[in-house]
Amino acid sequence: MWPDEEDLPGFRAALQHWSDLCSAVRNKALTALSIGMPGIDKGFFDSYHSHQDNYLRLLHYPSLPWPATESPDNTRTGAHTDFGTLTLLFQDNVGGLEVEDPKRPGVFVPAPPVTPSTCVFNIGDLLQRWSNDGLRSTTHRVAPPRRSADSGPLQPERFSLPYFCGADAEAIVKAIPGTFSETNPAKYPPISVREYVDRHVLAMYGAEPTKA
Ligand SMILES: O=C(O)CCC(=O)C(=O)O
Ligand SMILES: [Fe+2]
Repeated sequence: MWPDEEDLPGFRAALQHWSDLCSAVRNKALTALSIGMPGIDKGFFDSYHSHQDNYLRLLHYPSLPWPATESPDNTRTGAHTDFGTLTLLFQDNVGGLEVEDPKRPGVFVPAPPVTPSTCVFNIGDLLQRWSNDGLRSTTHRVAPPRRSADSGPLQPERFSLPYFCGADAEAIVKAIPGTFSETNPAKYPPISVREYVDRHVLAMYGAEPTKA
């Protein structure tokens, strides 16, 4: 469903173009990941991503008063992992994105914008399962930006564009050969993408825990 062309001239064409560019990057990333992982051929991930099941989210965090107190609960987006294969995340220059240090649970470090055309490449839950935890689905959140002496009474608005790349719903995700052994067994049972996504969405609405 698109807004009328006369209400937002060029919007649909620009987004379509953007989404095509992201899809091309996603295809290259899947090939690069296949080449980099042990025991699979170059087309491995392509065969689980034939449907282009991706979606682009246009996020706007409005300008609000600064939180009255410093607290980790003051997030603009709470800590979470992305549940697809990978996410390409584009952010403006306001800052606030933070990733959890995998070696220090609960410690978040800033992932500041580098240049306007830089993209943050986030591993998602499915890739973590395929790689048997070799690649970690990054826990991340959006905190209020750093406040300085010349900040006004409001925190600046933030825009970001995450492009979420999912896998084919009927695909079965299990640890790929070469990521497990007798001494390092597969950590997760095989699961279909549909079931994993359904469970995750239910968990988001409070039905049951996220990770199987
Ligand atoms: O706004 C951001 O930079 C992060 C958004 C995000 O993590 C998400 O939508 O999953
Ligand atoms: Fe996210």
